[in-house]
Amino acid sequence: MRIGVITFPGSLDDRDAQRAVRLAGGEPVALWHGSHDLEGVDALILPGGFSYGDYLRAGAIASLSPIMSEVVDAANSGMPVLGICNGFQMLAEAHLLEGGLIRNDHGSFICRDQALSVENADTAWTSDFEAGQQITIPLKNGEGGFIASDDTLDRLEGEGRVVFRYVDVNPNGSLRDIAGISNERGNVVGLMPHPEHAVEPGFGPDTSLAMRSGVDGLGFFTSVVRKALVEA
Ligand SMILES: NC(=O)CC[C@H](N)C(=O)O
Repeated sequence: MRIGVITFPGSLDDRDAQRAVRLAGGEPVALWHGSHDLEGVDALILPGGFSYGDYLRAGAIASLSPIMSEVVDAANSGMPVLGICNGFQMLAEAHLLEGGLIRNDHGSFICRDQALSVENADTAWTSDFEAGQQITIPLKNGEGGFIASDDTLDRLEGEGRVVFRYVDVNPNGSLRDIAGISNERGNVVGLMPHPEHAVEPGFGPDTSLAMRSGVDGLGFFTSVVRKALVEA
């Protein structure tokens, strides 16, 4: 399976996302934000970082990049798309996901190993997890507070589209402890924490905290690769 990882000016975690794809058995394809060509990939990752220096709002300028018109078409046709942190912010700014991300309620950048519960294991990016499973992966952001209207929050919860919730600590004031959501079809998923930084033993979160030796993030990438194999 070929998974495109889009690099924007200011992306930081594109190489880590490519590495995670490779470790999961996929073939990473480096894509550039200024292109209109998705190069025939089967899935897309919008990585973390500080695109355009977080000017205006994090993800706002990147969401207007040339390649985003192809990303929107691909997402709407059912291609799996994962937005990680800055990528989640871009997907929200592009209206592929509902709600928005605002400055952390405490006003500071935060970096920590974060426990999450996987609330929905039926999405393209979570099918290798069990519903209710707890995982620990790194979190690092300044604008991670998830907001939406009460009606939208009720609908997201009612439709099972809250995919991840923060456990123990709500690190940024996200409403209803929401760490990640999906679109209606479940092919587009965005979350603030970083699965691509927890895919190799010894490099992920403290193993005394993580349930599976610091590799709790690998399941995101194996989920989408395995689904493609099953459907082939
Ligand atoms: N790690 C990231 O992708 C950070 C996203 C964004 N720059 C923020 O600080 O909120």
